Amino acid sequence: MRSAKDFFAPLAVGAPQPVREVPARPTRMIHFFDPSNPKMAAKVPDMIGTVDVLLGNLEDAVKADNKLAARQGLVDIAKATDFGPTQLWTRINALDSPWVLDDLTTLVTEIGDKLDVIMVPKVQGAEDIHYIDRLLAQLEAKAGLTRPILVHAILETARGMVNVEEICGASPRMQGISLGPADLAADRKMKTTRVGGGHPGYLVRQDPVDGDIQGQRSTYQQDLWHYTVARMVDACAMHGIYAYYGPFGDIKDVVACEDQFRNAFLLGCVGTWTLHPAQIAIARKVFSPDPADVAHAYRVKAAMGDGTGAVMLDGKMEDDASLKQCLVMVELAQQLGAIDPELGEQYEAARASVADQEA
Ligand SMILES: CC(=O)SCCNC(=O)CCNC(=O)[C@H](O)C(C)(C)COP(=O)(O)OP(=O)(O)OC[C@H]1O[C@@H](n2cnc3c(N)ncnc32)[C@H](O)[C@@H]1OP(=O)(O)O
Ligand SMILES: O=CC(=O)O
Ligand SMILES: [Mg+2]
Repeated sequence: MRSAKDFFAPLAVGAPQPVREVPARPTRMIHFFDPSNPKMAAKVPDMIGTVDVLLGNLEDAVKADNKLAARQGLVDIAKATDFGPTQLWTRINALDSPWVLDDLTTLVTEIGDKLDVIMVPKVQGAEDIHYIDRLLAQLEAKAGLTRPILVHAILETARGMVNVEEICGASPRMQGISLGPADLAADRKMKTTRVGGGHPGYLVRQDPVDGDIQGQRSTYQQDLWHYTVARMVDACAMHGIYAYYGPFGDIKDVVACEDQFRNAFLLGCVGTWTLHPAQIAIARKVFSPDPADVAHAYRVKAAMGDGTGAVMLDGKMEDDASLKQCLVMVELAQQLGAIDPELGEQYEAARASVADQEA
């Protein structure tokens, strides 16, 4: 572990100054595409402005024979495209794979000025982030970059899970963490074969009525990912970085997808992965606060005056702590309103309606 005074020092001569705070840019949906797939790649220009993040995926889901084509495809797309308000991320191959070194050297030196964040799969501990951190600093210096590339880890091994706090705090480059439920399930030897989402077998059952064990008893399906997401959110919040749900593989089940995304949003995640165009609108809906909730947050803010003490609003107690909850909502609405004109109008209407009532 570096000492506190060295933590923000560049790790290579000529590398850019590390950031002290992760930029608060909306990242509701990290949209995956395979740069070696011509149909998907052709859609990238039209997706700019419709998603917060476009991620050129080089790892799992890209066939081994296409790894080099995917890397080169991403370079070509990045060079030819103005991404405007949309961030460009990539997911590199795993650190023990034969491709990762060339992924990093090629991408940083060729398109490092376009890349906002590098997603690193199967991170096991702080040592993986330290390796990436130093290598990126060397490559940034070589490429003459003036802005550091940030790092995002996927939480998808049991060891990574146990080390999640140290991973989050391993470098000022750490932007956030995503849940990787497929690899994590395999690594933990969980007995689900689904990519994220629930399982009908994971449930609690109502007590027997009149001792009749075989009688009619309601069951309630539980969230397999609750513990993992909650722990990830705490680790991220502790280190001032962002938490994300990952993939939801049942593309056709848009209803359960929305539920899984909302659970993550309510627990503190700021976004999710979208694997298919059908999931983009769901992520936008779920990870943008409801204007009614934003209006309520503005009402509490107005009612709380200087922010201290307790008041009654609609029969409910509000105080310093509930005001802080409301400020989370207001701040998010302001950030999203600034990049999404339609939402901006709805949130402004929410704010104005409260201001009118107060006047
Ligand atoms: C566990 C993990 O690691 S998850 C992360 C890794 N996985 C991924 O990145 C998967 C990304 N997504 C995909 O590969 C694809 O969406 C699949 C394989 C799931 C489904 O693909 P398809 O069978 O082509 O789906 P479908 O026929 O519904 O596609 C409709 C259109 O959307 C396009 N499309 C599908 N996925 C995407 C995408 N992620 N981005 C842009 N366009 C897409 C298709 O090319 C197709 O285009 P067309 O109308 O011009 O023919
Ligand atoms: O990479 C994602 C996962 O779920 O595995
Ligand atoms: Mg994975």
